[in-house]
Amino acid sequence: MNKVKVGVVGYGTIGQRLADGVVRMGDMELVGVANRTPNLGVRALKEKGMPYDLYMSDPKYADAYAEAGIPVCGTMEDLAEKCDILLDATPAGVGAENKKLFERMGKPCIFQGGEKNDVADVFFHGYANYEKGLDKQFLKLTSCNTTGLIRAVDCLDRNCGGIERVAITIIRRVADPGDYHRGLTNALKIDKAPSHQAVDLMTIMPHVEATGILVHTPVTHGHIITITAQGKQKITKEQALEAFKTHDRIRVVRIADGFLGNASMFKYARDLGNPRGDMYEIGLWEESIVEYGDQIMFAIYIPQEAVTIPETLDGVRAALHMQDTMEEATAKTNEYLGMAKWK
Ligand SMILES: NC(=O)C1=CN([C@@H]2O[C@H](COP(=O)(O)OP(=O)(O)OC[C@H]3O[C@@H](n4cnc5c(N)ncnc54)[C@H](OP(=O)(O)O)[C@@H]3O)[C@@H](O)[C@H]2O)C=CC1
Ligand SMILES: O=C(OP(=O)(O)O)[C@H](O)COP(=O)(O)O
Repeated sequence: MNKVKVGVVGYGTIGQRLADGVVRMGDMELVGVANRTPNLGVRALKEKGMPYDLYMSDPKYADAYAEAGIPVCGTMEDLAEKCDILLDATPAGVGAENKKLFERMGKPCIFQGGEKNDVADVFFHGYANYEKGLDKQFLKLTSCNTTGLIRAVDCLDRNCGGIERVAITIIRRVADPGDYHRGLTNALKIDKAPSHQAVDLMTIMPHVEATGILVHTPVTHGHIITITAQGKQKITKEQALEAFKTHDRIRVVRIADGFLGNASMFKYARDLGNPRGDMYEIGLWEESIVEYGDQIMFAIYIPQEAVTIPETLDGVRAALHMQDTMEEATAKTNEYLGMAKWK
């Protein structure tokens, strides 16, 4: 079997995890990663013995790489030349610049949530609109919160008779571990409604009306979203729980078992021995599911550093038409990432 050749551009929080994810795909090959400067992630890569080939996006830093003794295989263009598809995980706005090169070279690319929607042909989610991504050159993945949010809402939409309306509240981590650029805020900060995640959900699932409020919190390990959903018909707690439990990318946990909040989720992922304490699944608290009149309400945990990796890999499958359907594509990704509950 010819493996799909994948390159990752931007070796930060998301890029490192995308690279690791690609390596786990039996039908993909990681050609290499491109980064701007020899930052700490790149230095760690060197200390790990360069398991991936490294390329630089800006030759201005060639001396800095040489000084740090970090071997570089060429430019970002050299990397793109060798790849069937690129995964751009650069800071917001940089992807739109990189797109010009990929356009010139005729290479497909998947961008992450920080880019504007118009960077791509399709604003993509592996479950909710996989088929729309088929054969498209440029996909943009949903942001971390939106990825997890849509996983849960799509799960109810498909398995519980359809969803008409959702209202969401997001308690959002303010920065990643190791980030300093957002300051150490001992405060909560509220964004104006509706939050972009609710608007994004409506863009990808136009049959669902959504709105929501977002509050920034000074924690680094995960977001929590509460979701109130109105089905076309009443969804019971039992129906919702059954649907969530059978979803490969939703980990249903119980407060009674010790999953008290975001910190328990992070610690559990570390106890599992998951690299970097990552979790690909969203967490969903069983005891948070509650019926409210005709509506159903529940809370999910978004491990922001890893949650978009599976849906991005679905994006590779869609853009290169590796599988015809969402079911086949997500099953492959889940199997390779060890997320398939049927296994
Ligand atoms: N962090 C998160 O939790 C999530 C982030 N996202 C999205 O993913 C994208 C990436 O975010 P994140 O990983 O956090 O960002 P980071 O800042 O952690 O990493 C960005 C990386 O891109 C590199 N870079 C900068 N400019 C270029 C360039 N021109 N060419 C190649 N590499 C470059 C940076 O290197 P250098 O240090 O040398 O500049 C850095 O290694 C954004 O769109 C973000 O919105 C989506 C879901 C979750
Ligand atoms: O996609 C994310 O969040 P979002 O769904 O709140 O936009 C990631 O957590 C990135 O967030 P950041 O822009 O604070 O690094």
